[in-house]
Amino acid sequence: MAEILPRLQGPQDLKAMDEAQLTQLAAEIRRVIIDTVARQGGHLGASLGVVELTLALHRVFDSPKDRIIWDTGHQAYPHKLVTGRFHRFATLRQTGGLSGFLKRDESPHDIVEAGHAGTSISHAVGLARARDLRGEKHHVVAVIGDGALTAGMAFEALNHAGHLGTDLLIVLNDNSMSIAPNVGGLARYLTQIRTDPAYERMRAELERVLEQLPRVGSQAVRWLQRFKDSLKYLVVPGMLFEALGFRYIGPVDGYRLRDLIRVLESTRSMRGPVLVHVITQKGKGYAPAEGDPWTWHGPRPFNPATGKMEPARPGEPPSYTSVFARTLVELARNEPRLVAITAAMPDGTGVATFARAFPERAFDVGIAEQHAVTFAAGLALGGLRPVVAIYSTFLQRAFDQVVHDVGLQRLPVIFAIDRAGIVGADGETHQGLYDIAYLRPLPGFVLMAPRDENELQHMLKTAVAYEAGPVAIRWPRGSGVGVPLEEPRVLPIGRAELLRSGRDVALIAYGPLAHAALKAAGQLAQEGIQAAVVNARFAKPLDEALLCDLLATTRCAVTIEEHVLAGGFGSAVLEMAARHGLDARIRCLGVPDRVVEHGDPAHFRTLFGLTPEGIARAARELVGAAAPRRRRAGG
Ligand SMILES: Cc1ncc(C[n+]2csc(CCOP(=O)(O)OP(=O)(O)O)c2C)c(N)n1
Ligand SMILES: CC(=O)[C@@H](O)[C@H](O)COP(=O)(O)O
Ligand SMILES: [Mg+2]
Repeated sequence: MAEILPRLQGPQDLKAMDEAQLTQLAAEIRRVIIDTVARQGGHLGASLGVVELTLALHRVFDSPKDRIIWDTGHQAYPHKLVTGRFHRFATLRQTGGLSGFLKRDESPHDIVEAGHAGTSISHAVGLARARDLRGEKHHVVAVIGDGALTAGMAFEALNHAGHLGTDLLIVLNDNSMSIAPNVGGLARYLTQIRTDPAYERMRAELERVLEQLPRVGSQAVRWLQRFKDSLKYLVVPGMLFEALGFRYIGPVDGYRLRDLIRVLESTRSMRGPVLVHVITQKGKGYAPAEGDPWTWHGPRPFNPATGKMEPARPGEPPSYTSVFARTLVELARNEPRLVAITAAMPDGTGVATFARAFPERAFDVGIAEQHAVTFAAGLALGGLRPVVAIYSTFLQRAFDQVVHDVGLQRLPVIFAIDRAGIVGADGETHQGLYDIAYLRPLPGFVLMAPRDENELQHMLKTAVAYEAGPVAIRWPRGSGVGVPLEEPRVLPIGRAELLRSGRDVALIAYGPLAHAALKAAGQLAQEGIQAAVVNARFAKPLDEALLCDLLATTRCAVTIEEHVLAGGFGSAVLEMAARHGLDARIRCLGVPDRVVEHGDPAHFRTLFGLTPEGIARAARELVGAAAPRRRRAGG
């Protein structure tokens, strides 16, 4: 039964606690996190790994006066619990409840908002420099994971911090994991530091010697301390962080609270950029998560006693991701040029499935979306057919690479854009709501969205067959519609599909909302309104012939998309109608100009009218408004 946590007023209470109390509090925090995520899902492993680190940071520093920044923020459940949100924690990631990431309007202790990895050091350098220029005196601390450190911008920030020399503490939370095991030379390097026996033996020996020496800051002690610090040059030459201008301290055991507190205390008086390398374990304190940190990064609800996750609902259609992965494997059997790239999301994108079939043709580049896209450009220039499998939201990180390295070179790169649309519990930083708007302006791009998992197969085959330039296909998070899967076939580029005829109004859908449009048409038919339903298939190029003909007949249309209205599919139809001088009333349904926070996607689809009822309502209003004009025109 939690005894300390419910009474914790805030992080200041930690300063009066002794080690036994902190240890008990750590146990209470783990229990609450495990029980909450077991009930409603969430990010388990990362948060369990940093319980002690969180307590030590909030014990040593004075948040929010001292700025503690959490990279990505998926590991901040302990931070939320010790900063006054215990009593709201059961609402985590629920509609209207606590966010699963940091939110400045949730707490003054949430200094920076994130959700995308790799931004913490840049924020910290900015906060530190602002402090300096404003003559303020407080600490700035960024906690970044070993996975997030593979994000290019993290190195841009390290480089700049070393240049500025500003007082700054970076805590490297090294658990050897990204979502999957961390990749690359950096991961190997960190492993070397962590496990090098010679370095470890010498360091431990010197620690013992230093412990024996008198506490006075004699010259000998200072010399020995310097010698200990310089050891790493001998054993791990060219300590990367030291070379970048950081004072490197570590590796430190992330679960020996006393050491953690002592080391962090020692950094308070240090000048310039300091990096403390803390060794943690993803899933610490919960055996199933310790044993399989990959799976337990973001588990479905589970039974905490047995560690059994809830099975997928019986009869649930296959996910779009699984259909994408299976189709890609099948296409690759006959197309040896096909290769797949992921930026640290092998399972989320399905590239892990492809990698099991073609290990040599699958690439996990780490959290490095910019490199992923230009790496794909290089693969294409080298004669291969790269497929960049990436979440819509994470592709935003590589916008210039898409424009500059793929688009302008008209390279046949396929962007397999998953999590396009409203994603749900991850909220505003993860919504896939902007990809049509940021890709549609690019010359030479083909943009597609399947109405269901069966058409996704056809679109993937179409993309592989198309070599005249880049192609992007977008599909939503989660299960398909539940339609039979046919043999994949090539679709004619730029051709839409008329699903239902009707002369009163056109319902023009882009993506799986075509099925909601069909249901709306059924509702309207019962009121005597004949609605045509179009599965647009392409946002670029539009099927202008079909759409112009239809609009000339119905003279009113509703466009439907799970994307922001600004610059989305509806905008494309409006631009087309204006360009052709069509006399048609067009109502666009989509996401309005607002942030879409975390919560049940169905709640937001209802809010935005992206349901059969919402579509029918919009059509009814249009037809009603058009009726007098029709009568006047004798239509
Ligand atoms: C730009 C970006 N790409 C991908 C992701 C997906 N993602 C979320 S957490 C994570 C792993 C982060 O690893 P690390 O920083 O080591 O944190 P850990 O989970 O190990 O605590 C990834 C790839 C993301 N949030 N942001
Ligand atoms: C924290 C993070 O960015 C990832 O863990 C993300 O939450 C995964 O999203 P999915 O659950 O949609 O794969
Ligand atoms: Mg990690």
